[in-house]
Amino acid sequence: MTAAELGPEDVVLEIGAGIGNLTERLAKKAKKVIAVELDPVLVRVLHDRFDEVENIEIVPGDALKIEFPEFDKVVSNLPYSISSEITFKLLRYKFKLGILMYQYEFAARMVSSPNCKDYSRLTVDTCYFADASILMKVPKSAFQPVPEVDSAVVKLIPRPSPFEVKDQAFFMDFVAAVFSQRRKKLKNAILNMNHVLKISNIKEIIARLPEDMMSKRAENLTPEELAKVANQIIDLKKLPV
Ligand SMILES: C[S@@+](CC[C@H](N)C(=O)[O-])C[C@H]1O[C@@H](n2cnc3c(N)ncnc32)[C@H](O)[C@@H]1O
Repeated sequence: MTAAELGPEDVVLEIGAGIGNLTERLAKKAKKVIAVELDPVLVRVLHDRFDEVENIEIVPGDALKIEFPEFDKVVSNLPYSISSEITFKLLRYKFKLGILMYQYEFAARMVSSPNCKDYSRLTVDTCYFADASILMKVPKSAFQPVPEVDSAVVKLIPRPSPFEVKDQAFFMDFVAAVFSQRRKKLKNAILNMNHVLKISNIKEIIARLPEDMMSKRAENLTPEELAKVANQIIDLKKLPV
């Protein structure tokens, strides 16, 4: 929690407040804590515990479905089943810092590098939206009862993309498509996934893309190189064939 460097101006969002142990510690440092919790039984526990505490707002509901009020920082021991969806939902909001606990394998994929086994669609999408780093690995033995998986605390700092992306929706679809065929050369991955990408003159476009990129696999290309290919496809789609 110290990594969040909370001060009296901070409005903190907590996803999945549970019985409120973290919530209570956050509220001692921050201006306000917005505690979101899905389970109605736990929501009742939170109300019993915090209704007299002025700077805790309890928001019952599914964090994937509700609109979040404005917040500066997000600090959460996330429900792991929604890690991906909730992270990319959060990254659509404007905030300064996230300190988030994930399953270790998920965190490792967020911060990986090209040519590594964990380098994936998640790495590229994360890199597009934020700087991410693992602050510490938390072994399963740190929890009671002992869960099946290790965890990791990740620091997320949202920022503008460090590389140009001409069409965000297409870039995201492109990255998903080529990583679904990560062992294939890029040109084959694009061809195989064109039922998703729906590029009408795909063969002509591939013929015009640089061969050195097309003969590599998605897992060997940096996020910037992948963005460059996606941008070139967007440009070539506009040209008469
Ligand atoms: C890993 S526990 C964290 C509990 C508590 N924050 C702690 O640190 O001990 C995750 C919490 O998220 C809640 N949760 C699960 N799915 C949720 C969702 N979609 N929206 C909001 N809360 C959710 C669960 O009910 C549970 O209380």
